[in-house]
Amino acid sequence: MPPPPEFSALLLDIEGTITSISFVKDQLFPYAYDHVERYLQEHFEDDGLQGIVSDLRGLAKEQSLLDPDQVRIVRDDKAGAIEDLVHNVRHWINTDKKLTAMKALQGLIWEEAYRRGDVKGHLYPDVFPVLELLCKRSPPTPIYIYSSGSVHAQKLLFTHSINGDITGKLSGYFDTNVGLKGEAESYKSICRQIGRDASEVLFLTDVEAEARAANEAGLQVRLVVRQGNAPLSEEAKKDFTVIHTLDDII
Ligand SMILES: CSCCC(=O)C(=O)COP(=O)(O)O
Ligand SMILES: [Mg+2]
Repeated sequence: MPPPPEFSALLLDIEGTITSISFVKDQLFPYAYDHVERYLQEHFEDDGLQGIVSDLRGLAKEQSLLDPDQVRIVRDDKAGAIEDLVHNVRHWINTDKKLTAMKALQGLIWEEAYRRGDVKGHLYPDVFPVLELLCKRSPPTPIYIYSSGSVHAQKLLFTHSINGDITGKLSGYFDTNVGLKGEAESYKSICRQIGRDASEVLFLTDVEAEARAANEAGLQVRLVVRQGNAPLSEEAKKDFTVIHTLDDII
């Protein structure tokens, strides 16, 4: 195993990296799938939701060009709109689409689940101790999150995690409003916003395309392997250092 990297800031993916894919796929996504219709019926007139509904209408038009058999143009009447939105959102959940507006709606739905105690945010056992250690360094190493899940959903996961509220260990959050995770410019923008040279930032992810985009932007990268993750390609294993625990970065 190569020596631990030297970095002044840590950028973390969530699903497949510090949180199990199973938690997202087997708890969060099914919860959103099961509750999306009720949530829309109960909150349709809420200001916050109306903005997301407007974004989902635009998204449906774009996606219907790519996926005409599945994606519906959202009708104007409330009942018709809800029926079409539910159809689209459930299709996008089933196909694991990382669409910003859909992720925003998921975050609103998951908020109820967390607040009711129906779910607790999963973290692998090696994660919290390493976050604590990095925060105790002098100076502390700031820790940021970059996930396809909305910033709202990220904060919910870390506020209601199995280690309790760990948001005090985190310095900032980014979602796909900064850019898609497969694009190098997204990581350059994050480094600008956190005021760090890319070479000082270590990014951990389970996804090869994200690792390549971050590497292209000049960040240090480790590919994380966790039980249940998709297997890495031979190319990825050749091109990147692979770790199995956050203990390997300290
Ligand atoms: C913030 S918990 C929900 C995560 C989510 O919706 C998702 O798609 C995970 O993507 P990531 O970029 O964290 O692998
Ligand atoms: Mg991931």
